[in-house]
Amino acid sequence: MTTSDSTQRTADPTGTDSQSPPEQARADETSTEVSDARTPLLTVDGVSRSFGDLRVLDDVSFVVERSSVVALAGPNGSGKSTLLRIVAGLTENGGTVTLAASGPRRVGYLPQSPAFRPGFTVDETLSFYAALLPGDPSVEAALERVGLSAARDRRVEDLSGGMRRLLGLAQASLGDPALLLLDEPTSDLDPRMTAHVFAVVDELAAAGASVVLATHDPRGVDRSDVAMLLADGRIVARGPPAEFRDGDHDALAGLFEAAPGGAVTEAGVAPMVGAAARQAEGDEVGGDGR
Ligand SMILES: Nc1ncnc2c1ncn2[C@@H]1O[C@H](COP(=O)(O)OP(=O)(O)OP(=O)(O)O)[C@@H](O)[C@H]1O
Repeated sequence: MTTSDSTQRTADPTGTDSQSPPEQARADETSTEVSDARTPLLTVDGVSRSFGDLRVLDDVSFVVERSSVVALAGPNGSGKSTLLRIVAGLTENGGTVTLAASGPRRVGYLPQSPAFRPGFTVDETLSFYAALLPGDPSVEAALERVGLSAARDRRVEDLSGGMRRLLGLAQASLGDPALLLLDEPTSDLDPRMTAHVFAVVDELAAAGASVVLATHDPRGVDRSDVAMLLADGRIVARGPPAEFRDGDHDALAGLFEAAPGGAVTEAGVAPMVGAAARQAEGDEVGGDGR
């Protein structure tokens, strides 16, 4: 039977990017359980978000098909992280986000700067989180998947930046979620590890997951099924990467070129002073922010 429902996202009381188990657990909880192989896995409809007088997302709509990899590119400050946090249910928006997924875990989220509880080892971190998830997901498999098995007894505060990112990826993929939201998963990683992470992304998609990948890495865009460019608060270009390769342009450069004139040469910043700054602060603790 086809069912459909929409989840209006609620305010993020923390305003942080930490990947504490409760925050990640909230990402799991926010999805609406709908399952039909013919419907897109994810439908984002009319999503808007402002911080004070800065309109970061303006009526953004797109779908993500099942078992597909979507690369989300865009200039610094264009709102990629904000959009992923909205889809994960971690911050409010003025539209609807519908996830047509069933199964024990529906959303896994890797923040741009994953943070973990100090004092825990890698193994303890994942085991603690696995215990919160249904279905007893394998910590061993998650460690092996990202290549962190040898570091399992190291404390999280002793990990390198790249290793922390891999641990975040292991945590996000624990329990094989239907949708993975990965915010720049390869920044801080050496070329070999970058290739490994993209191979993990391919593996997850081949196993049936969909992955939305915010990235500045041309290789991430190249291997996606669909590339999207976010600029000026909107999706300004979208299509298979091959559509954007042209002459010397790789798909990422071509995607930026495809944006309407001048839209992508500025970082997404706007002066926020006085009342606007205070309003932005208020948004994070419960203002409507739409
Ligand atoms: N909590 C907040 N309060 C005020 N402004 C914010 C907040 N979070 C994000 N912004 C602003 O929203 C805009 C979009 O930020 P976001 O982090 O989503 O961009 P991004 O595309 O992920 O950038 P980058 O590629 O540099 O990581 C930026 O101008 C940023 O300063």
